[in-house]
This record gives sequence, structure tokens and C-alpha cells, in this order.
Amino acid sequence: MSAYLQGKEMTGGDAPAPAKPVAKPVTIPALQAMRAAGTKIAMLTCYDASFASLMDRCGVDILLIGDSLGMVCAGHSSTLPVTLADMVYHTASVARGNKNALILADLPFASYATPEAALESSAALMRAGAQMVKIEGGAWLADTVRFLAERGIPVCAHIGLTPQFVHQLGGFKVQGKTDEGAERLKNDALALQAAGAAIVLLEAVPAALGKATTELLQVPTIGIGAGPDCSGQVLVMHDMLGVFPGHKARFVKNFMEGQTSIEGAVRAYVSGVKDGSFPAPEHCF
Ligand SMILES: Nc1nc(=O)c2c([nH]1)NC[C@@H]1CN(c3ccc(C(=O)N[C@@H](CCC(=O)O)C(=O)O)cc3)CN21
Ligand SMILES: CC(C)C(=O)C(=O)O
Ligand SMILES: [Mg+2]
Repeated sequence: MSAYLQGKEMTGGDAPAPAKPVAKPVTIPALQAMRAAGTKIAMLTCYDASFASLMDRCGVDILLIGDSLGMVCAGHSSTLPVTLADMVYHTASVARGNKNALILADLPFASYATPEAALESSAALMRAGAQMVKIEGGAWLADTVRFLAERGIPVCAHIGLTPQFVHQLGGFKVQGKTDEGAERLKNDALALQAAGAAIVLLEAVPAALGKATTELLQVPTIGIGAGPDCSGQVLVMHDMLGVFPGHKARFVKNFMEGQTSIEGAVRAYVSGVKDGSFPAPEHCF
């Protein structure tokens, strides 16, 4: 035995420290398993390498490079001015800071008008480090979802309040409030799942509809203003850190309150999602 090991044995005496759980990369099958096990999925938007490193360290499961960057980073009043080049730049930045979180990037406005355009735009994001792309729209996008999924591009389908449709919706308004609207949303979710969507994201819908849609689907759902019964939650990082100067939506909670660091706030968000305490009734429609 080497002197080094002998020395260790002589000073040792205590039981070996329990192995620190090694963080594993979050994969799409892992998200499906989390849904099956009832483990909530914690997602945050992220736009740069430093925050990616921090969020990854705090156990955020999915980092979303959201086209909300046009509003929170660039100061626009909607997400429409965001370009594919903007999304590629921020996706590559986040990917460089990340180790284990799954990287999801938004396809920006008008970059997925046809399946072929969606493939080309998605390929640019995947080359920059995205592992899944998100598109806004209902059953009309089923062919696009299938076209991407069949070619190795996992898709998150974003329904409910779809901010790229702000001009048709007449503002950032809660969706699925009527019986007809709720039925349409559920049918959209089923059609997108059948086309191969790996995740369905529900934005600004009544909590009861978030629950019903989640129960109807086999794939995980991620909610933002869609109640506590989705498989996971997402917030815009500037909202949960209380630094966005614009209008504060009902679903937003400032996790800096009661914390003394950004890392503390992100950890509070992750545990709030995981233990089901976020969203609370005051954050729901
Ligand atoms: N900072 C930020 N946070 C977001 O959540 C976000 C963005 N930006 N940009 C892109 C979209 C826009 N989103 C928004 C913006 C505002 C409301 C909002 O104020 N909703 C009203 C509902 C009003 C109604 O239905 O009449 C609310 O009271 O929450 C919702 C979603 C979500 N996304
Ligand atoms: C609000 C989330 C879901 C989003 O799409 C974004 O940040 O762009
Ligand atoms: Mg978006």
C-alpha cells in the first residue's frame, strides 16, 4: 500500500462522505419519465452564458431562449421584431454556459411559415446548441411538427396565449375562457401531440383548462399562467427576479423577495415548482 493511502487511513476513521449526487443531462426521455413519476419540471428563460451557468447549477431542468428577449433584453413592446440571427446568438451564448439543462429555443416570428422554412430555421438553432425548438400555434402546425420531429428535431408546441399573434388576439389576453375556446385548445393539444410534439406549453389559460389538457395528454405540459396541475412551469427570468419594468402579469412571482442573491431566488423558484407551492391561486386565472 502506498504511503499516501496509508496516510489517508491513519487520518481517516470516519465513514466516507456520501457521494454527492452527480447531475445528469436532462433529456427528452427524462422529461417523459418526470411526468410519469409526478416530478415537476422547472423551466426558466435564459439569454446569456452567465445566467445559464447559474441556472444549471441551481437545478433548472430546461433553459428556454425565449423570443421574449426582444422585450426584456432589447426593449421592444412585442416579440415580433426578433430575428433568427438574434435567436442563434443568444442560443449559442446559453449553450456555452450550460452543462446539464435541456436547451430549448423559440423559433421567432415568421421563421416557420412552411415546414421547409421551419426545418431551415430549426437547423440554425440546433447548430447553435438547441436540443428542442418551440413554435406557436394550434392544429394548423401539425404538419410542421411532424416534418421536424421526423427529421430529428424535437418540438415544443406553444398554445393558449401565443405572443406572436398579439395583433390578432388584440393584446396579451387570457385564452380558452369560453367553452368553445377551451374545446379548441384541447383539440389543438391532441393534434400537436399526435404529430409528434415532445412537450406542450400552455400560456395564460384558466387553471381548470391547464389541468384538463394535462390529463388529456401523454406528453409533459409546461404552464405559464396555466395553473398548478401542468407537468412543469416556466417564467421569464426578468419577471421572477423583479427587474422587468413593464406590466406584471398575474402569473408572475418575484422570487427575489426574501432572498439576498440571484442564486437564492432561482433556487427558491426551482423548489417552489418542485414542491407544488408555485403557482399559488393568486398566480392563476
Ligand atoms: N417580461 C415578459 N414576461 C412574459 O411572461 C412575456 C414577455 N415578457 N414577453 C412575451 C410574452 C408576453 N406575455 C404576456 C404579457 C402580458 C400578459 C398579461 O398582462 N396578461 C394579463 C391578462 C389580461 C387579460 O386577459 O385581459 C394579466 O393580468 O396577467 C400575459 C402574457 C408572456 N410573455
Ligand atoms: C413566455 C415564454 C413561454 C416564451 O415563449 C418566451 O419567453 O419567449
Ligand atoms: Mg416565446
